Amino acid sequence: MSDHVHAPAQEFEYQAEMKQLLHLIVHSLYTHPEVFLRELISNASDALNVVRFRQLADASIVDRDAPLEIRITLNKETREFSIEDTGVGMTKDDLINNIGTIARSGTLAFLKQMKEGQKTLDGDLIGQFGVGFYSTFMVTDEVTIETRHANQDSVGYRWKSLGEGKFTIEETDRTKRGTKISFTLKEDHKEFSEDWRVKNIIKKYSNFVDFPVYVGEEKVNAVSALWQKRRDDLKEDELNEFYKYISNDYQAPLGYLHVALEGSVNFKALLFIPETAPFALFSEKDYKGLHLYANRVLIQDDCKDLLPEYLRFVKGVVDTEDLPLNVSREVTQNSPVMAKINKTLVSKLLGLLEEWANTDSAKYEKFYKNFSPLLKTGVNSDYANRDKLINLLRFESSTTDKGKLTSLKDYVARMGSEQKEIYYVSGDHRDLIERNPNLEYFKKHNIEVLFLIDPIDVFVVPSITEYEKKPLKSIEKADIDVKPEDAQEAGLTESVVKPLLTTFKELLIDKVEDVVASKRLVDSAVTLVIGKEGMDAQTERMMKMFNKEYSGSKKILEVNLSHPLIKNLWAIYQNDSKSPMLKTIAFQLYEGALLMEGNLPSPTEFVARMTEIMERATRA
Ligand SMILES: Nc1ncnc2c1ncn2[C@@H]1O[C@H](COP(=O)(O)OP(=O)(O)OP(=O)(O)O)[C@@H](O)[C@H]1O
Repeated sequence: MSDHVHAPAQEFEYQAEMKQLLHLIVHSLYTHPEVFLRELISNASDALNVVRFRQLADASIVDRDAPLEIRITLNKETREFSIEDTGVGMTKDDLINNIGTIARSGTLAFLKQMKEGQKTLDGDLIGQFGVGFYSTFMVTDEVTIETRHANQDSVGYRWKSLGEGKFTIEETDRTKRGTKISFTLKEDHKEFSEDWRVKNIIKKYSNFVDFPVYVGEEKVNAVSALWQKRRDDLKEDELNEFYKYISNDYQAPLGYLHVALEGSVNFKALLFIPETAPFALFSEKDYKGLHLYANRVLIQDDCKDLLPEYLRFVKGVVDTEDLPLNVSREVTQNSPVMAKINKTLVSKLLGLLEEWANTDSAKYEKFYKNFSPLLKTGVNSDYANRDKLINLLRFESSTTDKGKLTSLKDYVARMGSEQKEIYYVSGDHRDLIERNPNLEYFKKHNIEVLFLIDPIDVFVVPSITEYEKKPLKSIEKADIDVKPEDAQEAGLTESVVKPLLTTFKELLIDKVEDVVASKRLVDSAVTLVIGKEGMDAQTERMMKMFNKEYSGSKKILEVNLSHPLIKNLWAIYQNDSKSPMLKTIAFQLYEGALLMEGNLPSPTEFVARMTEIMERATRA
């Protein structure tokens, strides 16, 4: 082969986006250049995993018996650095398509934003944004990749790039399977040609790579399947480092769970709950599933069938003896083994959260703040665990301090003997809820009301019809169980003022379903409540967000008959039942109530009417 004459190197150009990305990486953003090493080792390890998997079924791959390993060679004098793996290698198409394009959409936009905000991007974030290989250009001006793919009919290639917009590819005589990446370090990064420095970085970032990593002749990493250890033998340091390795997180996890099950299904799992939510917690396509091993061989590095979506923030590995190694994704999806593992993991994870909630509320609140929006979606999707999930819910309430949370269980324990229902009210934030007139009665009578502040709450809580046999009710509904307000005694009675209420109803006929005397108001003159079938104010607002045409359902206007303003209006009515003032005030009260709940579409008429009323009031 060596006398084979190769065609001259072909030149290619990076995509426009890629050029900008490279520029950002090299010139501005990263503060920890050492992560390039982690990225290269991680790519080598991915390539080795692919080979290990293929070896099982395919006897014809190149160098079938070559040891699966990563070798790093350094030269302090010449500042040369190389890393070689016996992984799957790359074809010409791989070189063009995988190196030279941005893996994840949104990466460039994100990095630009960081730059505009004059922020430096901690190197630790690189993994999350998939610019892995290119981090090499932080420490060198020119990179060479020599590679040969594992397919028997493959040929060797050399890829070279100065990282400025172009790369070249040419055929080579390489016969070995795998990939070698080499470059000369820039003068100010020559530290990465020092043995001790490189070894330290590997121990820090890549200790858990599944294949031996050699620097010179010395194997540097631990290569242990941590999840196979007994729980008592697991050390915190190891667990933290392992978590960082599999998750690309830079912080230690908030907690972990080790599961070893023997019986009808055998598996071991090591799962972690992160300390903080990732950048893309809610964007469905970006999340990574668990790593699935069959008998210690990684068969999927992104297995989404092991946990339900509402637990997708959990990171970790599952290793089972009960799946065949050559299992396809379709088979895993429908396998009873997977279903059993899934069920066990969910139950253990919810158990762990329950334990935190009961014994370490600070930890649980930290978890809850970050991940509860996802967890809550489980209430309506995982019926088997619905009760457990409901017990994990937490809310602020009218009796908690701002920012402090309570469970439904504790709420029920505090309920007075006369109280038959659990009350809640929703709103964008606590201050707005505290001003809701519908709360007045409950405050006066010291009846606790849960505050639904997270936007997702209104999709979850109304679906919980009762808890410990106590119905859950929105205080904005017309049919709640309130006693007539004591203060009402001193006011007018409904039968007497009926004609005034009827007049209001006729005036507001297009806007409200009914006008009735209120049993719940203390200080405010009016409030809007929802009929039995209606949605509460927060849900309506969400509906409007999703559907611009949606105009909302009509509400019931409740009037406080002991309020001085209503008494004055009754006097005006008795004097002149056609007084134009009645109409002005009826509209003003109605729109004022809309304003209070954050649902007044336009303030123009409201303000015009207010000016008119003030003008009359100030007339000499
Ligand atoms: N040593 C290698 N052996 C085989 N293929 C490789 C190797 N290094 C890189 N590649 C190929 O190049 C691609 C791009 O690598 P890069 O590090 O830029 O991103 P990534 O690994 O896909 O994403 P991330 O860094 O987020 O894990 C890889 O997905 C892989 O297909």
